Amino acid sequence: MSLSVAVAGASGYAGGELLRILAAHPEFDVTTVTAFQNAGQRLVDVQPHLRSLEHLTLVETTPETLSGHDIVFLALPHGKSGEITAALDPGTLVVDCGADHRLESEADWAAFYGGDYFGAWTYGLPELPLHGGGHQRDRLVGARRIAVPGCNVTAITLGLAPGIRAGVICSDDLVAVLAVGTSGAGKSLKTELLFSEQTASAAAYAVGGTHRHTPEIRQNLTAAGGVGVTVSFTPMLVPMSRGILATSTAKLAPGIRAADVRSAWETAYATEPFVHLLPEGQFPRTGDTTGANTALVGLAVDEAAGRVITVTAIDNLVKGTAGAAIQSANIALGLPESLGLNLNGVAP
Ligand SMILES: NC(=O)C1=CN([C@@H]2O[C@H](COP(=O)(O)OP(=O)(O)OC[C@H]3O[C@@H](n4cnc5c(N)ncnc54)[C@H](OP(=O)(O)O)[C@@H]3O)[C@@H](O)[C@H]2O)C=CC1
Ligand SMILES: CC(=O)N[C@@H](CCC(=O)OP(=O)(O)O)C(=O)O
Repeated sequence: MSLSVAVAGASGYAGGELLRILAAHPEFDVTTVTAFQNAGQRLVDVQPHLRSLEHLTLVETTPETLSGHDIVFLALPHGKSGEITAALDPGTLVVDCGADHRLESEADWAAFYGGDYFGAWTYGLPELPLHGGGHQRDRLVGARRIAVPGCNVTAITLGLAPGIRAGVICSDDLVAVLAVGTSGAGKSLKTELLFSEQTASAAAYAVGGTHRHTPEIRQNLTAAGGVGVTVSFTPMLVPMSRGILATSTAKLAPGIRAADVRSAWETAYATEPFVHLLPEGQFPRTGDTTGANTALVGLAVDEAAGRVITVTAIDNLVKGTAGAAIQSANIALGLPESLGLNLNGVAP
């Protein structure tokens, strides 16, 4: 089987990472790459690390250029995919890395994004443990429209969801602080992203419940069984190009002893190929996930504070975007879930 693939937003960071992984996927053949300002350029002139795709030229992002493929991956700015996908064949597998189809609540969309609301698609976080049993992967089988999670959301959700599903932590007082790399902001010219501004400095942003990922985290943790989910989430830009390190904490549920906590995460992730609970006393480094589709989770109980602490590391461009997109596409198409995806990262 060789399925034809189009990647929209191929000149950006997420599009580039999709292409790096897709180029080595045994069942997928990238035939179309699209861009906006860079349309007309050779792909390899804009993404010089993608030598194996030097035969491709970037074309405009339109329903016409994206039609006629088995699979379309979209890596466009928020608000740009809704209109385009409405025009694509319902039988085509469309995987959107943007936020346009993530939120089930139109009110949340209006409050945190604004503009036209195009409705929620099947959510592309296969390992999300669901209330009542099973994982989100069960819902992805056969899907033809998939919304890939936000990268910060993936890190926080994977850290907290097992404890919420098992009832060992409370869902009403969740706190997460994240160190995030600059590539999460896209390939854009912003003063705070200049090397001289951020290379020896760290700064919080979207402080005070304003980050647009807040309702998406709430949505996931509610699906895991949380009731009255409240999450305070603060991202911090740090001098690294890739990676997210999320420290997410929750109150121990009443009557739960420290010794009862760990088994919730062990059970949820026991057979996962990409999400790993680290041994007691070990905590992840972002560098150990670079280039890999893995999430590494460390867990501790602070008995004095009555809180559970999880530390989750991902590569924002792999498990946080492109890897999750391709993993979800594999599941939707009935292919082996890990096909074409890296378990190993690069080091140092
Ligand atoms: N970076 C990350 O870590 C993550 C990104 N995502 C999501 O992936 C999507 C892409 O992000 P990212 O790659 O970082 O962003 P980039 O800014 O790096 O890339 C944006 C892409 O979209 C194209 N584009 C820009 N403006 C328009 C427009 N008006 N209409 C159509 N295409 C346009 C650009 O083309 P051109 O270069 O030709 O202008 C480019 O190909 C976003 O929705 C983002 O939220 C999701 C999770 C993590
Ligand atoms: C450093 C930085 O700005 N990071 C971005 C990451 C967002 C992301 O990539 O996810 P989306 O797909 O929802 O945009 C942020 O925190 O907003």
